[in-house]
Amino acid sequence: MIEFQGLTKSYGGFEAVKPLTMQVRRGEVFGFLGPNGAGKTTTIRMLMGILVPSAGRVLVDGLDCQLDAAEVKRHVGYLPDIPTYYDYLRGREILEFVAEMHGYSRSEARGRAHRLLKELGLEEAAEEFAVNYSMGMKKKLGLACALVHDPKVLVLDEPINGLDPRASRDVQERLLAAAAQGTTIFVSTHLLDMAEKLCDRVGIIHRGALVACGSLDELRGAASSGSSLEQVFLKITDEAGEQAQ
Ligand SMILES: Nc1ncnc2c1ncn2[C@@H]1O[C@H](COP(=O)(O)OP(=O)(O)OP(=O)(O)O)[C@@H](O)[C@H]1O
Repeated sequence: MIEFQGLTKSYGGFEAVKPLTMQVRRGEVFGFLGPNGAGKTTTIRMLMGILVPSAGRVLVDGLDCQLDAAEVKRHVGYLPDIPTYYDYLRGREILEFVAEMHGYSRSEARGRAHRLLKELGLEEAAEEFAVNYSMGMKKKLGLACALVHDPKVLVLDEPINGLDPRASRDVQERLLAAAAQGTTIFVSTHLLDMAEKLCDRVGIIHRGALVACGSLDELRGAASSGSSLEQVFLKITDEAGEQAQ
């Protein structure tokens, strides 16, 4: 379970994330939605122990993401918004390296890397240098790195942004497979059709504040809006914008 407890990030007088309190339940796929600049990446970086909160905290299965950052990383797989690699390593080498860092033997790491490269359609690119990968291939390799230690929790920042339809489908299918095995998934996106396809519940963040949280049906009811998540999203973010002015 992921518990946000008044998690806040300020830059000078600007609150990029206003006190955020919510829970992501074990085994659910939770979509963290919001327009550009809403605070999604800032929240995820605090969750991954990369950014220090200005106030509050976030816990993964009771572990504090700042104080127990190393232990949290044992249980969590993370895909950053812009994956970066040692450019002059091959895709396979990067994945094997990450697996070894998680404590697998060289032969286990090789087996895991091989399986994931195949599952994500990167087999043919396995021996290419990551520097030559397209953005979509870098994202898929990043997802493979996030999955390589069979984490209980996946934290994904815009996993299908910039992917072509086939790559996007491959990634979503892999995420559904992880969800079916009971993995908790916290995924940020502004691609609403993906949220509609994958998520059990969503939270909408706008100008740093959580403005809605619930299942898609609950949000549709609360917004007394039409049937698509897009209509709900536009209505809620419009209303929140008007109230803030
Ligand atoms: N280091 C920083 N200093 C000042 N402001 C920052 C800093 N990092 C982020 N911000 C601001 O915080 C806000 C939230 O940014 P964040 O990257 O979390 O948004 P986001 O929801 O992930 O957006 P996008 O969907 O465009 O990636 C933005 O207004 C951004 O300009």
